[in-house]
Amino acid sequence: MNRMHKIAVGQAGGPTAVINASLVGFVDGLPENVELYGVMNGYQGLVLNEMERFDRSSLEWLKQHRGVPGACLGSGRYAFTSDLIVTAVLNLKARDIHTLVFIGGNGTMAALQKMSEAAASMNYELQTIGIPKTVDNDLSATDHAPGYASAAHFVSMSVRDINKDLEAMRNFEQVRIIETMGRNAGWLAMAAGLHKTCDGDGPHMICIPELAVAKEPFVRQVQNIVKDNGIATIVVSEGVAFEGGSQVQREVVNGRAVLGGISTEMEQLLRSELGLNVRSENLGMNQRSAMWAVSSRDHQEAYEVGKQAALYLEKGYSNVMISIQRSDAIGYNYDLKSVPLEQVFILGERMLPETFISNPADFYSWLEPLIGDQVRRYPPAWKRRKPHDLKYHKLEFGRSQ
Ligand SMILES: Nc1ncnc2c1ncn2[C@@H]1O[C@H](COP(=O)(O)OP(=O)(O)OP(=O)(O)O)[C@@H](O)[C@H]1O
Ligand SMILES: O=P(O)(O)OC[C@H]1O[C@](O)(CO)[C@@H](O)[C@@H]1O
Repeated sequence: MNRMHKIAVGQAGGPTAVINASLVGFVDGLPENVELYGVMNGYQGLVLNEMERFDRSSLEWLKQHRGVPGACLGSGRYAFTSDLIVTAVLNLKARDIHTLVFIGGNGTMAALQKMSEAAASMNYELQTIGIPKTVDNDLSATDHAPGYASAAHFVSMSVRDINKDLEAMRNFEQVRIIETMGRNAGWLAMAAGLHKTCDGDGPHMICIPELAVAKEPFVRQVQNIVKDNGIATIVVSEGVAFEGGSQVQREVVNGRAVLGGISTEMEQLLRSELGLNVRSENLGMNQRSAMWAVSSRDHQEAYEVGKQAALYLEKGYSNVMISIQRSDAIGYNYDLKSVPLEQVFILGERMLPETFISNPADFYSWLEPLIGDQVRRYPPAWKRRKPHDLKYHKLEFGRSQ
């Protein structure tokens, strides 16, 4: 059997602005003699047998999406149960497709691993390869996931500008709370501090899911920040919970919590405790779709990661995910390697490491090269203080600077 012959490729989970670049990289990396099928709407397409064979003109169409956000094959969230996984394997078998490639995050990789196990137990030979993507950057076994840097760029630029707006409105409004995506990990929220020029500059506080927020000290901290600076720009990840409480959920869909609303709870708390004019807002879906905020490096890496998947596929690798491994060499360098899907699954969600939480400057040094040199610097805020000494939320409430 020629395993290269028929290949199915799909995209799953939340889209990113560069997930299509990975798809195009993958397609560009394939040899001529393959039959490529696009799986529609994530794993749902495998179950409902919605797979489209690409011909010359639809491949042309696909390649036009290299710089387009969203997921051109369709993505989405789909309850992919054990029974449906068996159906999916049978549908691949009926088409004699022996290679399955999915672009996605943790959930996508877990599903791919399950597909692989189900196929093995059904004696069906199935080669599986995962291509990483997630704006949350909570995927393990890779330095970062394509999609994150662009979203981080969007968050950092947006927060910088919202803070400028608040500086202008200080005689009217004192506190803004900006909610970011990220699920249970603080990678995106922390990115908000990337362009902070000095301590007086915003964001003045960043709350991440890795550290629960104690209400009383939080209120006092905000009060102190407003006393020092006249305003407080606070960034909160959607996954943050108050101490003793739980994460705020908008709804639960197919057993999966859709987070959101902590910024509104914080707004209500600060309004009632401090009587300040407080506004909360959610950065929303632009975080994962704003093409104008795409990091050119992220875009390029996403493409290369896709291409590498095609290379590994040809070499016969299976049950692996492509991993970006940063090298220690001076400057920004990385290698693209393969890691077992099982390892990705065992390591689980990747939280912000303690070293980055306690040394934000190290985190920003790690992040900066991923964004690239495309940021127009603003002059420092009116109070000149130590650069990058973020007064972010780390249970050090009441510390005044
Ligand atoms: N444990 C699981 N078992 C089987 N299928 C799963 C599992 N987790 C996720 N999936 C499937 O993979 C899809 C993508 O997963 P999920 O929605 O968690 O997004 P993701 O890949 O983690 O990406 P992101 O978090 O960036 O949105 C799901 O819609 C579902 O079809
Ligand atoms: O509401 P949806 O579309 O499921 O997506 C929201 C979730 O997806 C993510 O953006 C990841 O793609 C999370 O940060 C967020 O919780």
